[in-house]
Amino acid sequence: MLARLDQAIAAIATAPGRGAVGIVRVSARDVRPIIDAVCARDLPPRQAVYLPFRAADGSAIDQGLAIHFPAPHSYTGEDVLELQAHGGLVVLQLLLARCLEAGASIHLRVAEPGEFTQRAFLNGKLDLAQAEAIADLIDASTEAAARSATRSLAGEFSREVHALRDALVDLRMLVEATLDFPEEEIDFLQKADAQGQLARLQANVARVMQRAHQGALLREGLHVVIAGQPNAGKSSLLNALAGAELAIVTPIAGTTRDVVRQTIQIEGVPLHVVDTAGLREGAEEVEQIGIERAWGQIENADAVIFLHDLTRAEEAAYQSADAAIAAKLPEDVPVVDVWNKADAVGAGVRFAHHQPTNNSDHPSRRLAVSAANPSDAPSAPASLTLSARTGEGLDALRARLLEIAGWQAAPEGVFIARERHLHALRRVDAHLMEAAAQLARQAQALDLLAEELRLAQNALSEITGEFSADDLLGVIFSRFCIGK
Ligand SMILES: Nc1nc2c(c(=O)[nH]1)N(C=O)[C@@H](CNc1ccc(C(=O)N[C@@H](CCC(=O)O)C(=O)O)cc1)CN2
Ligand SMILES: Nc1nc2c(ncn2[C@@H]2O[C@H](COP(=O)(O)OP(=O)(O)OP(=O)(O)O)[C@@H](O)[C@H]2O)c(=O)[nH]1
Ligand SMILES: [K+]
Repeated sequence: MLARLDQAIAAIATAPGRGAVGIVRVSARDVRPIIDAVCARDLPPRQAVYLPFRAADGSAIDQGLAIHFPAPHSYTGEDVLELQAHGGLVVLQLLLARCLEAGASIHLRVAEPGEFTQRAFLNGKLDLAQAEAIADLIDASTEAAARSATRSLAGEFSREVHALRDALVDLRMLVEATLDFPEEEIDFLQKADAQGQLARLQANVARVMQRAHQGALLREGLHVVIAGQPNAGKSSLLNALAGAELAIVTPIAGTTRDVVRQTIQIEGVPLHVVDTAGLREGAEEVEQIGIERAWGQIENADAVIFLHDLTRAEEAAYQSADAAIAAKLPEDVPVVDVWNKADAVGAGVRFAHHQPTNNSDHPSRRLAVSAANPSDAPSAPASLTLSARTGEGLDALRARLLEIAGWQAAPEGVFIARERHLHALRRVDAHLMEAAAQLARQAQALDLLAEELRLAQNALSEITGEFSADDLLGVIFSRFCIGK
């Protein structure tokens, strides 16, 4: 990958299709051959110049703005030429083809997805967490996610990681120095309060992990499945949460057969809500396929809303069917028991109902509350009562879902993060725990302590990419959109 850094690349940087303006971007060690051929004049550095873009025969492909960003002061850190044309697939493809032709002498080729940003990373314009934040900014599905991606892009997350690294380096220096004077070791470390330093570092890792967990939540969202017997009002609930008529609602049990999905947001947290076929025994063939799909969704959910019909709560057959479903719900997915159709019953009934399924306290699998805050596990209320028809009680359900997700808007503002970052932070945490255990022992094995600190630092550096495998970089950048 590093070897290809000297190749010249070009791409359409704007989204494919009709647009007011479209951009073709070239990054190379030297873009002069393309400026000469396409712009046919000199360009002042970093200034937009309005001119005709020339075809090989000298005719104008379009009139637009050309900007030359001389290396290293560009997005990629290389020599960059931007041609800002009228948006339109044909115009931009002609312009790109013209650049490739004019750049033949410098072996100009079409860029791979993420290749411009990859160069920015390799040239030190961005670290890996910032590069990822660019992709997350482009893909953000809510305003909160976009804002937090901007924070990471501006380096807020990276600065936190660097502060942790600096503290870790200080501690390592202390331990390494002590290794050289074995007879004084206990004294030396005690005087420097190595234990205190390590404890503060662990607390800071926990704090960063908590913030990163919030950021990962904004990026990934929560996968919520609405499940329950036919006619409980699952489609009605999806529609009520989404504020739109997405799923078909009828009084006929077994209406929904296929899975209906919708992404909604609660306080900026994306919730991918899935309405499923009603779960029952003895369904006909098509409905049965829907039911199997519903179970597939349930297995992979971050949370399940187990919906019950309050108007039927007293029926023995209804209760036993619910109990049969409850028995089949996976152990490791949190379940919220929700009684629907509150509007259709008297106030007396509303508060006199039923046992929740017994596994509402399981921590979410995919977005498990980080080790930072084990005590933050949701304190599950027994069950919720609402009306999908009137909207009453929906806010409590929203709040409960955020609680399951482990969402607490951080006071300092959330920065976007990925599961990859959380994974690295968990490893840092684990190595620091080992280090603390070593330090607390009477007969300290200082070399083991030093090794744990070194491993913790490596894990930390993976976040910002100072210590990352090439194939990891390849995977990260290949997921960018073309032209980025
Ligand atoms: N037209 C256009 N708009 C765009 C981009 C672009 O490439 N072209 N970007 C692309 O994604 C983003 C902006 N990113 C950029 C990042 C750095 C530099 C740049 O010239 N950096 C120089 C100078 C910095 C300075 O003057 O402070 C440098 O880093 O040395 C340009 C764009 C969003 N908008
Ligand atoms: N009174 C009242 N009726 C509701 C409420 N929610 C849903 N219903 C009615 O219950 C019936 C079934 O609603 P759906 O939303 O289609 O139920 P479902 O669980 O998706 O049904 P299936 O597709 O069979 O699994 C419809 O007649 C709805 O109008 C509610 O909050 N109050
Ligand atoms: K339905």
